[in-house]
Amino acid sequence: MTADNDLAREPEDIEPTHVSRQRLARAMAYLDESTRNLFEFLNAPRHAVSVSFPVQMEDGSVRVFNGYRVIHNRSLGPGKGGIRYHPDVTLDEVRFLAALMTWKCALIDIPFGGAKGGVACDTKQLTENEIRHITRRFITELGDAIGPYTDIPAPDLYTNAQTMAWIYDTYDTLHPGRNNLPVVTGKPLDIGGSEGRQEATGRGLFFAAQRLISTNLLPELTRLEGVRINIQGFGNVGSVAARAFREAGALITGISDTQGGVYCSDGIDPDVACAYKNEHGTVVGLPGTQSLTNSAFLEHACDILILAALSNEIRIDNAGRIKARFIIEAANGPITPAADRILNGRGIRVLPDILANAGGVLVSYFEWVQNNENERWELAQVNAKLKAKMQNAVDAVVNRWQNLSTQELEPASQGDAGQWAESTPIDLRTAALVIAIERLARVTMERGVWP
Ligand SMILES: NC(=O)C1=CN([C@@H]2O[C@H](COP(=O)(O)OP(=O)(O)OC[C@H]3O[C@@H](n4cnc5c(N)ncnc54)[C@H](OP(=O)(O)O)[C@@H]3O)[C@@H](O)[C@H]2O)C=CC1
Ligand SMILES: O=C(O)CCC(=O)C(=O)O
Repeated sequence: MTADNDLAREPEDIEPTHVSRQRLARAMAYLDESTRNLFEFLNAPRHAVSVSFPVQMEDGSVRVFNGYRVIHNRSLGPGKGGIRYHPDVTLDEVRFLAALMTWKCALIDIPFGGAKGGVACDTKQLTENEIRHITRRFITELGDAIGPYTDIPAPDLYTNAQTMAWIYDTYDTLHPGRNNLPVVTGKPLDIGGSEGRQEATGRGLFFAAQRLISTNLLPELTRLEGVRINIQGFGNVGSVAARAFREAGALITGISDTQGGVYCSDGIDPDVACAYKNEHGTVVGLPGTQSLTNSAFLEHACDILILAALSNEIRIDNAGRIKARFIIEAANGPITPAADRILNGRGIRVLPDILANAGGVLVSYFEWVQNNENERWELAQVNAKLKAKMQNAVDAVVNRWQNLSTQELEPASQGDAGQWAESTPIDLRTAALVIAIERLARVTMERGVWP
């Protein structure tokens, strides 16, 4: 077993499929043998589609784009998960993100499996027309890989309600004569979108953090009033979370985007910051703040650090310098497994992605139900359900974490996962995964394995 001090000197394997496997294996050490026998099935993606398609650009040139859609598992129901547009999108990354969706939906207990999609492109270098053409062509190429009862996309990084409207329109044009609204969620309100979906991820993580703090699991953090919060990523999720925490009395001391971070010990007004970002395209330069590089921003002292940007932001090389007391993973996979160990060893608790950001897919499920039932729910109703579900999920994870902390481990069958688990105190991520895997394994067996 490697000592934590030695970890920072080792090259870190952050290949997405290895990370998925490692996390699953760690949780398996806490599960019984019949569940462990399903390891390969639970790890492997069920279905992956890769497409390449040409698009005519505004200047008359033709560019080829690569896109992907992966269903990781659909034992609990149709595949569900966002579509992201980012230059670094790869099939392996999409597979990793699809698996996270499986665990997220199982944990929050909604009847969906896990899926994810993406197109490798830089929306900042594209016009709105070009993004629309890419979206329509991508959805056309996917054909019946998506559908209202098979696989249902939603927004993610650099996609939004407008993108979802184009997805719906393209799919509906190709499949006329039926109610296609449930084929995609996160749509504009006028086209079957749900009240509260746009804010759901940021609001959901606020409800989760509030509940966790009330359990006294974070001894030095017992209330939100006056707590200093830094937020990496000031997009949809980051800006909504900033408003929610500020309304609860916390100080938003730092925010960041791709251009860098800004800090103010007296607190930043999220509304002022949003207006500034809309005008200038970045938070950098916000009056009354001090500018920081992106790496210095992550390492700046605060009580709560919210990671609302990309994967692999806290790694083996910077985990030892993080000064936050509590970290919330709004993004998917922002902390690598080796960084997890270092943070765990330093007593810094992490609210894991599959719990922290589950509010988004939860309200997507509400939207899907409304579309199927031809209903429209009030915002207050959506938010009450969101709050209750997030609180229940936090309670379940904390209870399981407490029980597992005293559980004797069975000998592990997968690599060094058991060894790893024995030498590292159980974390909230593993407790959340254990609940999700148990649920999925139970349903898989109840459905019956084919001969
Ligand atoms: N939207 C949703 O419902 C859900 C989103 N998530 C996850 O939350 C995260 C954020 O999503 P969302 O808010 O929707 O995305 P957005 O596209 O709305 O915003 C992304 C934000 O992250 C910033 N960013 C990107 N790269 C970096 C970087 N290297 N350093 C600092 N900031 C950076 C962007 O900066 P800039 O503005 O300069 O481009 C932008 O402010 C993603 O990881 C996503 O997977 C998870 C669950 C649901
Ligand atoms: O709303 C959804 O269906 C999925 C959102 C998503 O992609 C995620 O939770 O990472």
